[in-house]
Amino acid sequence: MEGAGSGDGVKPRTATWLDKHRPMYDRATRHPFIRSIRDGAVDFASFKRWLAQDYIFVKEFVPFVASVLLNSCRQSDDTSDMEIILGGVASLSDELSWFKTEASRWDVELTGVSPLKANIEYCRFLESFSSAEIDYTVAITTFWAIETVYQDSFSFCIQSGSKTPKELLGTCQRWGSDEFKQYCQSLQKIVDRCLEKAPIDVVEKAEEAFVRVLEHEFDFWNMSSSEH
Ligand SMILES: Cc1ncc(CN)c(N)n1
Repeated sequence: MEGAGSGDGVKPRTATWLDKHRPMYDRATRHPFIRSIRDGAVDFASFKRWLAQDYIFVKEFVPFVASVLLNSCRQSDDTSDMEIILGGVASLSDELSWFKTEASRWDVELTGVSPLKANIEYCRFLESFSSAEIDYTVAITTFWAIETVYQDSFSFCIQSGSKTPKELLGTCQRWGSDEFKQYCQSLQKIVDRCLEKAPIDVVEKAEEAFVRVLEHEFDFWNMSSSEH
């Protein structure tokens, strides 16, 4: 059986999941660490821990996104997905440079830092996508979810009423910008299109991956705000 379509007045699958898993989604995107940035009370030691740990994560994220790109190239002759994902790969080069610049600004050492438990577990989850057996729909769903949690979290820190410290505005802009939002929306459209055509077992696996991302993101914020 195939999934419900978006062109027939039926809610797109991702919107259904965002409703169904709203408490978990809010836990991931409105975490106390994010709220503390928004209300200006952030502990800078936590921010620095996040910075060093996220650099490690992004280095692992590169092969993950590359595997999604490869998967999309094998998928079809239509190059539109590939072009969007390729844009994501390209922006990771900028992102890694940004981490290095930001780390030196904050006097944060990036080399020789050990990943903390939640980071190790999240990176292990990413690694599990390197297998050629992974369904494109599940991989692209995971990619969309990872990017969207950051987009939603950091845009919350620059929305009206926020008291984000000026030193952190650049960080929040990086993922909270309209440009990044549009990119996430392009990924979401790909995901919904794939889910419409996917058999039910693939839809279930993709939903499971979506929930796993929310859990990992929540744990990642926890790890950043306290040393565990
Ligand atoms: C943990 C985490 N999640 C998402 C992103 C956004 N690429 C990130 N840099 N780090």
